[in-house]
Amino acid sequence: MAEAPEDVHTDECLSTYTHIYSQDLLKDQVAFITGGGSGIGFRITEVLMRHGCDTVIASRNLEKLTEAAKKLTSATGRHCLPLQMDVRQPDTISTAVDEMLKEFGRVDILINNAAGNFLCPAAALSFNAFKTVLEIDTMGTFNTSKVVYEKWFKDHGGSIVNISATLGYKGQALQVHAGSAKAANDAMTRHLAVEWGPSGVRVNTVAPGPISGTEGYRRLGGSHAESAGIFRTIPLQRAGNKTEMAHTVLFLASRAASYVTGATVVADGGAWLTSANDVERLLDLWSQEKRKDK
Ligand SMILES: CC/C=C\C/C=C\C/C=C\C/C=C\C/C=C\C/C=C\C=C\C(=O)SCCNC(=O)CCNC(=O)[C@H](O)C(C)(C)COP(=O)(O)OP(=O)(O)OC[C@H]1O[C@@H](n2cnc3c(N)ncnc32)[C@H](O)[C@@H]1OP(=O)(O)O
Ligand SMILES: NC(=O)C1=CN([C@@H]2O[C@H](COP(=O)(O)OP(=O)(O)OC[C@H]3O[C@@H](n4cnc5c(N)ncnc54)[C@H](OP(=O)(O)O)[C@@H]3O)[C@@H](O)[C@H]2O)C=CC1
Repeated sequence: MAEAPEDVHTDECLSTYTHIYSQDLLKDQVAFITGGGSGIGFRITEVLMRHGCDTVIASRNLEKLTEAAKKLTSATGRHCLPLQMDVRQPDTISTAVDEMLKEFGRVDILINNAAGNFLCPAAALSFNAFKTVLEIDTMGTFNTSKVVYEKWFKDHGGSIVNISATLGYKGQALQVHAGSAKAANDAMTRHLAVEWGPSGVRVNTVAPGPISGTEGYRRLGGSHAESAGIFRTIPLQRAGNKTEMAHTVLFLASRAASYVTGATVVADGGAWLTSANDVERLLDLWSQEKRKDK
């Protein structure tokens, strides 16, 4: 089995961290990470800061962000600014980006990580539920990219990394909303790479498979999948961890990927190549969980 780097299954900073890139890779740069207060976004923020970067973490829950920013600043010695923002509301994004530029005077990297998801069969999904996920995942990515582009990247260049998912690559039960939203984001990555390349903006995507120790993993039945042995069908035979995602994002965000744009880097242990996608079993598990909730 391929070896995984150290990780912890909470939103605490890593107790020890071994650099696998130069510690100065992002020296004196500034990164804006949506959903940076928890899960994969938290670890991306930590790893970027450990490579010399100051950060802004932005999402709806300011209390959670403030707590996260304290931990990140204390663990890395770099500055992390928490800002409240809803990716569905462009005016809140605009205010947050203005605050960031006032505080740091620049932005070099945008990570579009915020998303919403849950398991639900298409037939049980309300029209509003489908719309909500598209508004957060797809429109939220566009809204944030456009505001940052207009306010800074258009004149100074920059690097955008979107967080997608491989769950839609073969089609997956209970995931029509998220699979559709993330597929649109993969396409958006290519379109924006073409339009904004002449301004010195690179746009890329990391597409994770199941990543343990996050709210998304819990909501999507990650521990059920573990105990049911579903991850044995993944070529690397395990779920990924948050540090592995952060290292993939760091590569794309940094000058190490200076000639890479419009790319989607799949970081899923090969999961989508072999996904068994046992529809009846997933529907059955979903119904059992629903009965438990009642
Ligand atoms: C149980 C186990 C069964 C099977 C599993 C077995 C095996 C699985 C195998 C492998 C999977 C293993 C691991 C996972 C692998 C990959 C994961 C891939 C992608 C992961 C993506 C993410 O993780 S995204 C991040 C997850 N985090 C969050 O979602 C946090 C943020 N979320 C939210 O804010 C909310 O949940 C929200 C998205 C609903 C938005 O909130 P809000 O704006 O307040 O919206 P609401 O007003 O609450 O709702 C809007 C409409 O949506 C309907 N809704 C809400 N929740 C559900 C639900 N759970 N099911 C169905 N519908 C829902 C709600 O009713 C509203 O619609 P109306 O019509 O009623 O208005
Ligand atoms: N975990 C996994 O197995 C996988 C995850 N992914 C992707 O990785 C990314 C991170 O997911 P993960 O860490 O698991 O989940 P989390 O739930 O921990 O992260 C989601 C983040 O998005 C923020 N967010 C949600 N809605 C909004 C909004 N409207 N405006 C601003 N911020 C918002 C949340 O903060 P707040 O509540 O404060 O707004 C939260 O910090 C997502 O893009 C997800 O789709 C992809 C494949 C697999």
